[in-house]
Amino acid sequence: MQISETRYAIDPPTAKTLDTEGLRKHFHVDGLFAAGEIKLVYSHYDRMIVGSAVPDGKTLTLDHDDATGTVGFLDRRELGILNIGEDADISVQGTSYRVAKGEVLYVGKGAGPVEMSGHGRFYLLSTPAHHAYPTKLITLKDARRVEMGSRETANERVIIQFLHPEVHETCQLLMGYTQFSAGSVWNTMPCHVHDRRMEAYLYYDLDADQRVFHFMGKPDETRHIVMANEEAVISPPWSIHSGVGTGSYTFCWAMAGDNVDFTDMDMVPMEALR
Ligand SMILES: O=C[C@H](O)[C@@H](O)CC(=O)C(=O)O
Ligand SMILES: [Zn+2]
Repeated sequence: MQISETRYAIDPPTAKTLDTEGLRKHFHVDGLFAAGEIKLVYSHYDRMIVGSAVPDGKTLTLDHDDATGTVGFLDRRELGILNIGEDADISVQGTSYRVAKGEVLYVGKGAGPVEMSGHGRFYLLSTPAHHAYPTKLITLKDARRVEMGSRETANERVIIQFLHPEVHETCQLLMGYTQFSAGSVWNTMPCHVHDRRMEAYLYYDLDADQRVFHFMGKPDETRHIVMANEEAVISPPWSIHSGVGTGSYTFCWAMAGDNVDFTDMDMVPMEALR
């Protein structure tokens, strides 16, 4: 068993009654990246599974979990793996891929067991899939880059898109990560919602003594969750998802839902925020 937890979906009226601990129980994910283990959290928001695998010099195999009710984990799912650690190997269907830090391996539906080894720190994202797209290593030069923000508003950053229809087709998983220019600390502000898709963020490359204040909630009912390095947060479709760091960081974003149109967002005017 690798599923350490199941998280059910809740509605905005319930969410707004939660205190800090309640918010964290529903949306904040810690305890990932344990050495020598695969850790998975099954979210009922679009049934996205968020997890990690840290082989710690050995080999870890993702093959079956009772939570999916299928023989093989990928029988009816697709998987995106981002390596945030050292260059390491992943083997799928007899092919071995050398995955460098900052690269993404897409593994298609029905690909069978996934063997991860070496000193990688693998962030795992999996969503239901009903078509088999090819397994592919996506490098930085394959990815799309979208520059956003400015120095003056402390949000100068580049959104690097790996699982995106123009880079590699998937059933519903969209993913990539965002890096900042020195001194910029605000992500996804001005903020947005997209009721058609949920989202999950992993904050990483953050110094151990620094934090990111992650904002969530309906635009007129915001809350915050304090995030440490290598912690993830689930963003319901109706919620904003934006953060500000006390130090520099990178974050991986991933979405699933009704469409794969990255730009299908409803921007929130600043004056609407409460
Ligand atoms: O729907 C898209 C996602 O929220 C992120 O890609 C936003 C992001 O990376 C950013 O603005 O820095
Ligand atoms: Zn978003």
